[in-house]
Amino acid sequence: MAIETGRIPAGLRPAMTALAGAAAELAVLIRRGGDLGAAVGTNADGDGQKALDVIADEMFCTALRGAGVRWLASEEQEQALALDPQGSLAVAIDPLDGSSNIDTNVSIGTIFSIYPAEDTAEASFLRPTRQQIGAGYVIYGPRCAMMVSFGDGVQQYLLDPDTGAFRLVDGRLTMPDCSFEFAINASNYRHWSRPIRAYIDDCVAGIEGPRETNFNMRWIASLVAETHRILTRGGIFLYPSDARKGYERGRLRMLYECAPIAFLIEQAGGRATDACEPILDQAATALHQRTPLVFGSAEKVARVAAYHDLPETEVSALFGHRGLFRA
Ligand SMILES: O=P(O)(O)OC[C@H]1O[C@](O)(COP(=O)(O)O)[C@@H](O)[C@@H]1O
Ligand SMILES: [Mg+2]
Ligand SMILES: [Mg+2]
Repeated sequence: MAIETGRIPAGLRPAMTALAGAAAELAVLIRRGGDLGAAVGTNADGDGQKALDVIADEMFCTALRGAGVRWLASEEQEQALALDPQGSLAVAIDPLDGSSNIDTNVSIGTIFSIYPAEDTAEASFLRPTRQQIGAGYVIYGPRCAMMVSFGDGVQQYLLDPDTGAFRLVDGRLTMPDCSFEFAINASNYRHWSRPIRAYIDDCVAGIEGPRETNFNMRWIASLVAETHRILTRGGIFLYPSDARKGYERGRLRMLYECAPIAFLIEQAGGRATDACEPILDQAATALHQRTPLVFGSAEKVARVAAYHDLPETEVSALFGHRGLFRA
């Protein structure tokens, strides 16, 4: 058995065993190395594909056949695949997240989301994301871990290298809410909206700014790795929309990335929004739809939304004069 199944709802065990089995095989492949970061083309949405993106996609797709999955939507496929007409589940997957880190031996991952299957792929996936019945990710890092929720807290599994199976190590993980770390790709500063700039300006201003607190910054460029850090020690992540062409709705995909991460984060006691509204109150209108994403400790995520309600004079003010937000 590729994963300890005692805490997994019975109807999801075949699919979770298939996901865990493919992830364990992928972990071995990643450890072995080779030319996994070679460019091999572009996917349907115009993203560059690396060799490992394609290999991972094939591995999960093969593994999920015969695991009770009726529909499979992958970041790497233009349309959802019909797997098993009798299957009761619909799975959305980012088979390999953080592709830019393959060459550099930095943590990468797999993100997945599970819904009850409906008669069409559209009805199965284009629905309020709060209707997920399972969501999780695998992080291929110094340790290979799976974090998953079935709507009753977050479970953490570790891949045991001796048995090749995921072992439950924490049945109800909660996220610390006192951290002074933020994660954002700061090279896009000039493209951000005023409220996002104002929020980050006030973090960067540290003890001399209106928050009167020093903050630290991290950016790994692997959503799974940022999520894992935030689940482990708190903080906030932002991938906002910005003024670049193609980034009107940020970079990350609602179905394969934002919805499952939002589900996990809420289950761990945090909050996830598109900067203002909860991700889990929204539905994708297309399989590959993107959305801005802000998630982490509840109070920090609420603060980002509050910056969007400030009058223009306040968000434009130099941080020294922005009086509303003391830490
Ligand atoms: O290179 P950028 O713009 O900082 O974007 C980094 C983000 O893009 C991603 O790599 C997108 O995911 P993929 O690698 O699955 O395309 C996220 O993991 C990460 O948070
Ligand atoms: Mg991704
Ligand atoms: Mg990907």
